[in-house]
Amino acid sequence: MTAVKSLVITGFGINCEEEMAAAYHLAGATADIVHLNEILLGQVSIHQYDILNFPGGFSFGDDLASGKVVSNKIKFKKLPSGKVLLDEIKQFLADGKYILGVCNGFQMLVRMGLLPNTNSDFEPEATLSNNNSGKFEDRWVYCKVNNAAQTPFLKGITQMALPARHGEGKLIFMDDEMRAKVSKEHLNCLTYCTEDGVETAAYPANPNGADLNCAGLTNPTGQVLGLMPHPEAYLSLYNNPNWGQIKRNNPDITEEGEGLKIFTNIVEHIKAQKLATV
Ligand SMILES: NC(=O)CC[C@H](N)C(=O)O
Repeated sequence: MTAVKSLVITGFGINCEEEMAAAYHLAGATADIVHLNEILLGQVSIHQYDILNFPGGFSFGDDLASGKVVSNKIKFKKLPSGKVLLDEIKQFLADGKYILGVCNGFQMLVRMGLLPNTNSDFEPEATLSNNNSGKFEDRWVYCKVNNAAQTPFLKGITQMALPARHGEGKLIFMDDEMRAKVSKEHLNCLTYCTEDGVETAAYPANPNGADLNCAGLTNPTGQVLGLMPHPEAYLSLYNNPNWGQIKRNNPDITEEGEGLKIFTNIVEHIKAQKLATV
């Protein structure tokens, strides 16, 4: 009754679906990895699930722009019902459910208009472009949580080290007004920072030069979280190349990776919601 069910989308070059599913298993949820076509053909309904997940990867080889083709399929390809998947996703959110996108998945959510979605009209309000460095950045970064951000995914987290691996991570808001609105409403829920937790625009701590030093966004209701770094790739302390040093400095540290908390947070949150309604 209170089992939390997550749906992890794959296909077309998405390549982080197994890690994403492993994260949900460790967090105590079920995870079904489903090809996007199964959903577009009406064989699987997103409404059977509590959390919809868009993992990272290179969908359609980043052709046109990263995440662009998948987001267009979701916006424009007709399901057998005659609706488009974005209509179903709007219903999914109206039902109080949750969506997570990581890296290529974050890029899809931005291009679908799910993030930041300040006006709740699902019109794209930002885009992603090539990293300022002009190259693919593949290394660990630090990001800090905006304490004023309202999303259960980030509850109790202040800062995380996470792996980043992307070429198009530079988030750019539509205009100054949008940038100010996102900032004022604390939708820039994660920002790149130094190891000491100081937000920074400076390379390399900020790997891409994103507006507002943004590493992740949430929507105004907090139901949608998207981030460029990969929490599903930091499920165990031993994923961190500095684990030896970390353990020496803090011998009692948990052996969980800092990324796992995002998954346990949302699974526990949904479990509590389900218990409250039985
Ligand atoms: N790891 C990823 O999901 C990469 C996203 C995208 N292919 C990029 O390079 O920007």
